Amino acid sequence: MSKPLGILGGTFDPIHYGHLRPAQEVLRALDLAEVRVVPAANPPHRRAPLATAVQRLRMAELAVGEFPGLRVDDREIKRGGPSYTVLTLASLREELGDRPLCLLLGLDAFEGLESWHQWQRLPELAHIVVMTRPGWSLPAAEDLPTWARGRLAPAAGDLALASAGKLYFQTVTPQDISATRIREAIARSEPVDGLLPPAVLGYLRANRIYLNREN
Ligand SMILES: Nc1ncnc2c1ncn2[C@@H]1O[C@H](COP(=O)(O)OP(=O)(O)OP(=O)(O)O)[C@@H](O)[C@H]1O
Ligand SMILES: O=C(O)c1ccc[n+]([C@@H]2O[C@H](COP(=O)([O-])O)[C@@H](O)[C@H]2O)c1
Repeated sequence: MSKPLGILGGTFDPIHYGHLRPAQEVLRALDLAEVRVVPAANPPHRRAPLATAVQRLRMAELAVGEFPGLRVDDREIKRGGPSYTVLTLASLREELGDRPLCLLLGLDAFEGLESWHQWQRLPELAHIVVMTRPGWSLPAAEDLPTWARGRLAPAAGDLALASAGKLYFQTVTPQDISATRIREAIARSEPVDGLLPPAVLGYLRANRIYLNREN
């Protein structure tokens, strides 16, 4: 079987090192072929982003320049409509055949997974790889819902052996960064250096994004 493909979806309003560094660590730890960074057109379950889809896509493209192995995939923006992950995984699955596919999520996103559109189909289409995030604790196996406990993979190598269906928790170097914090800091003219790639920061400044806005 070929190496698994990773996918990291997000609003990316804006993309930051809390997305990029954990994704790169997972890429290496799980020996993925690459990680597709997929900006959402219209993210479900939250209010509309402040930056436009085109701006968030451009920022993602600028950001991955610093991260070999990460590549931007614009399928959700091209598709339009609500960016349901199940649709994105189904379209990737159609392209990939039985190649392993890993959906990367932070612990916060994993906690809300059972509210996602057709969430039961997600583990049928991909493995689910949960990345640690400061502020959220790793659940003990006995605290996981039954569907999740039954899918737990004890080792990263297990993910390369099947196309989908496993759940894996990957500890990553903590990045205490959120897009909310960046938007708020920019609106208050506070520094955000070191939280996101300089090319993204340059784009935000050039286009005056998040200035004097309700975050
Ligand atoms: N610092 C982080 N560490 C680990 N995972 C993260 C981190 N920030 C975001 N993620 C994960 O990246 C994905 C996309 O996140 P998102 O674009 O919503 O960023 P965010 O910083 O959480 O944004 P916001 O503050 O606007 O809610 C989600 O799966 C989320 O859990
Ligand atoms: O499919 C869904 O119903 C669904 C519900 C909530 C979030 N998601 C996806 O999860 C990813 C992270 O979401 P967010 O809101 O944390 O940026 C992003 O790709 C969203 O499209 C998907």
